[in-house]
Amino acid sequence: MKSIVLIGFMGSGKTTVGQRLASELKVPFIDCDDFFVSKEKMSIADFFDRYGETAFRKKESEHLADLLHQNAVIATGGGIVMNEANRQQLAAHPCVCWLTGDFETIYQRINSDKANVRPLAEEKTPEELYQLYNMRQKLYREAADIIVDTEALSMSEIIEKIITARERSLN
Ligand SMILES: Nc1ncnc2c1ncn2[C@@H]1O[C@H](COP(=O)(O)OP(=O)(O)OP(=O)(O)O)[C@@H](O)[C@H]1O
Ligand SMILES: O=C(O)C1=C[C@@H](O)[C@@H](O)[C@H](O)C1
Ligand SMILES: [Mg+2]
Repeated sequence: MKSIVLIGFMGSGKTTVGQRLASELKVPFIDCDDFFVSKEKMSIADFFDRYGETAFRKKESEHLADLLHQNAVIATGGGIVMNEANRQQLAAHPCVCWLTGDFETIYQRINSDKANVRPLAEEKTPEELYQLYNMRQKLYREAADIIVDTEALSMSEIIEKIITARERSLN
């Protein structure tokens, strides 16, 4: 399994970092959220509205099983660690990288990134979102082979850190 799997809270930079990393490594970039939309022919917000979060997690898990075997950089959805089957898939994968940062930074990014609708963020107060962030920290940490705190790093430094940590883990 050669893929690099990025995990982390909404707005932690999985899509942005993933695109740069894939282009640096000259491998395809796959965003699980985009894959979901193209496969289910529906936006994530509409899917949540129509079928709910549990149904979303089930589909997300099926997609993950298909995608993990690709030689690619894979950006997962922010809630991938919420499902036990997903956690098992990630535990069996050798290169799971958690992108993390302070809640304040992440919250600001989510708020200013109007291009992406994040249904779970939309429906929550800042306090509720902070609770979700806190609750998930442990799950991301447990799933991660590599942890990158992006808080004080430039995009190039983030990419370099991931590549170095991956090379170290492969040797
Ligand atoms: N390291 C960074 N420094 C500055 N801005 C960043 C950084 N990482 C991401 N951003 C910005 O934050 C916003 C959210 O990033 P991105 O969409 O990559 O997050 P994500 O982890 O993929 O979120 P989601 O789980 O909701 O898909 C974007 O506008 C992006 O440009
Ligand atoms: O944090 C979450 O639970 C989510 C994050 C997004 O990437 C999407 O996968 C979806 O909006 C759910
Ligand atoms: Mg994303």
